[in-house]
Parts: sequence; structure tokens; C-alpha cells
Amino acid sequence: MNSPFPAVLHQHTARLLEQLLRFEHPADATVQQYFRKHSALGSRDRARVGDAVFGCLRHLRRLRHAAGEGAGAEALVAAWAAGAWQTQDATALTPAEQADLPDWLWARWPWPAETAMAVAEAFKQPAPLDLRVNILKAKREAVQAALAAAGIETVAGRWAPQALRVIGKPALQRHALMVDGSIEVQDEGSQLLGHLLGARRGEQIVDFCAGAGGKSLQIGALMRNSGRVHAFDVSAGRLSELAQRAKRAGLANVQPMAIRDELDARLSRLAGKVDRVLVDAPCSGLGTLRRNPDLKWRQGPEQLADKAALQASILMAAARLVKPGGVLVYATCSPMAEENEAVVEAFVAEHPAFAVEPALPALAKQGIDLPQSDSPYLRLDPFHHDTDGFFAARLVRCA
Ligand SMILES: C[S@@+](CC[C@H](N)C(=O)[O-])C[C@H]1O[C@@H](n2cnc3c(N)ncnc32)[C@H](O)[C@@H]1O
Repeated sequence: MNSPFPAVLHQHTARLLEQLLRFEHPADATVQQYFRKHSALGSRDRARVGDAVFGCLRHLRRLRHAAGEGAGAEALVAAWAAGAWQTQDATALTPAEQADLPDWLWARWPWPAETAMAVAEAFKQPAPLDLRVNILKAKREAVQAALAAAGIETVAGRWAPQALRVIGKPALQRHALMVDGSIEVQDEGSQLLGHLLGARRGEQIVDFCAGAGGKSLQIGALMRNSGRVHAFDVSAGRLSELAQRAKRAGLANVQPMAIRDELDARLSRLAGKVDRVLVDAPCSGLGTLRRNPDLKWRQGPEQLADKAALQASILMAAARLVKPGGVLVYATCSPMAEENEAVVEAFVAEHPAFAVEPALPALAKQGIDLPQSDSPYLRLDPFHHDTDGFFAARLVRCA
């Protein structure tokens, strides 16, 4: 049960939820726009309204069951404030309702029956805040001590050697360690993808879908500021702050470049020359439901199929850059087989020069010991690993 929710916050939450339930834009953008428009709301009230609307999106099917199908935003918020999703009789719900997933997604939910519901439950929890310590600037223990001195408690990550998990929700954006590039916000699972690439000093690396460059920065630091990380993306906007962030992180080896698409002619100069290529592919993002619960309601099987076609095309183009003996990592923040195993298996069937190398032993060589699995792939989820949901395949070009 939540603490009493003042009427004025209830009204704001209902109005905002009404907008969110149109699913026209990503939820976080709609929330930010709403708060800009209602600037009189103080930071604590914003946090409460934000928690409430995200809570409604996380538990939408259970709330609809409690408030009645067709219930409007007002009634859904009332059901949320009463904690209805926690107290209702689960046996009256279908498994998809219990899991708070649309039927199509529950039908494809890629975990065995014994753990499927527990994994769905873990995806409904808010995500923690993880940091990556920049090894060029500081050691993890020293950062932890400096944060503790400022009243910010952290624990060392369970898996990734540079990860710190922040306890609670302190304001960190303007902290000196953030400003001087000693720490970056990066989910621990995302850090493991960077490690799976296994970049070494002096190598040529391509981060094909670099986005804002979180992994480019990590890889550049793991290479101790040597070699080169070519950071490509079709979105110049997303890449726009990477040069500045790299400078702040003490990195001179990260080179951002906006490309037209995966077939951009300028890529041909790197064909067959790159030691390691990371494809952090555009995907459904269903592995990030803890942060973006709207994604489960905003997409259907058609979107997954569209994504899979783009992913296959990007993987094929990126593979052309890998030199013989080089490594290609294909990753998504989605657990769905259509975007993961199916893409990789179709690629390998058409490209016999590439072989899947088991991911867990590759990480174990770096001292990162994840729970055993029969899969040759890295599959992470919030229930088993306490990270966002990720998939990654490590491919080696044999010839
Ligand atoms: C999952 S995000 C990458 C996140 C990023 N690697 C990070 O760690 O922050 C996928 C990225 O792929 C980019 N993208 C989409 N289509 C692309 C294409 N055809 N070629 C290269 N990048 C593409 C998107 O703009 C988006 O930034």
C-alpha cells in the first residue's frame, strides 16, 4: 500500500497518465514535457507523480482488472494508490494479466515455465542506478570512498569489475566525479557487453551503433586510451555530445562519425581491417522494461519483425569490417528470440566464415564469472542477474 496520495497529486497523475495511455511518444519524454508545463510542481511532488505514473504503466493489466476493463486514468490511479495490484486475488487473473504483459508478449516470453513469472515480476521493479568507474581516472574503491564521504552509498557490482550500484536515489549529475569524467552512468549488464568484446590495447574497434557512446567510452578506457574506437551511428543527434564526453573522460581514441545507414560508402575503407566490431543493435528495448515500462504496451509482433529485418542488415554490413581472426559482438537490450538467436543463427548460416564462440568462457577469461548456462550466448535479466535484460553473441571470423 502506498502512503496517502494528496488529491492534487492524484489529479496531476491522472492527467499525465491519460496522455501516456495514448502511447504516442516515449513515456519519459511525455513526463518531462508535462513537468516543464507544470513548473510549479516541486521536485518531491514531481518524483511522486513520476513514480505513480510509472507504477501504473508497470502494473497496467492488474490495475485494469481491479478498476474494470475500460476504466479511465482517474480510476486506474485510484486503484494504484490503493495498492490494488498487490492485494488482488492472483488466481482470478490470467497468467499474462498476472505478469502485466500483453498476451502476445507473454506467449513469446522466452523463459521456462518455472521462472517465467518470477522474471516478469523482476521486470516490474524500478531499475537501480549503476555507475561505471573510468579506470583512466580512478579506482573503484577510491570512488566508492569519495562518494561515501559525500553521503552517497554504493556497493560494488556483482559481475562487472568497474561497476558500482548506488543505494537510493541521490542527485549525482553535478557531482565532481561525474563532471570530471571519473564515473559514468551505465547499467552493469551493459558494461558486461563491453567486456565481451574483449578489446586490447592498440586495436582498431568499431562501435557500429554507438548512440550516445556509453560503450565507446568504456571500450576506449579498457584500451587505456590507445588504438582507435570508431563510433558510428545514423543519428548525428545521439552522437553529438560524444566528443565532449570522451574529452572529459580523458580519451583521445574515440572518433565519432554519423553514417547515412549501414551501407554508407565511407565504411568500405575499413572493410576487412577491424580487430573487433560491436553491433549494439536498435531493438524493441524490451529488456529495459524496468526503466521503460511503456515499451510493452507500445509495440506488437509486427514491430519485432521490422526490427529483425534491420538488425540482420546491420549485422551483415558490420561483419564486412571484421578482419580474419577478428571478433564481432552482436547485442541487443531485448530478450526476444526473434531479435537475438534467430538473427545470429540466420547470419551464421549464410556466413560460414563466422563461428559462435561461447560467451561465458570468454568473460571468465577476464575474471567475470556468471552463473553457468547451456547457451553459447550471454543472456542477462533482472531476476537471474539483477541487470537489465540483454542478449549478446560473440562471433569469431575464422577465415
Ligand atoms: C541500442 S542503441 C545503441 C546504444 C549505445 N550503444 C549505448 O551504449 O549507449 C541502437 C542505436 O542504433 C542506431 N541505429 C539505428 N539504425 C542504424 C543503422 N542502420 N546503422 C547504425 N546505427 C543505427 C540508433 O540510432 C541507436 O542509437
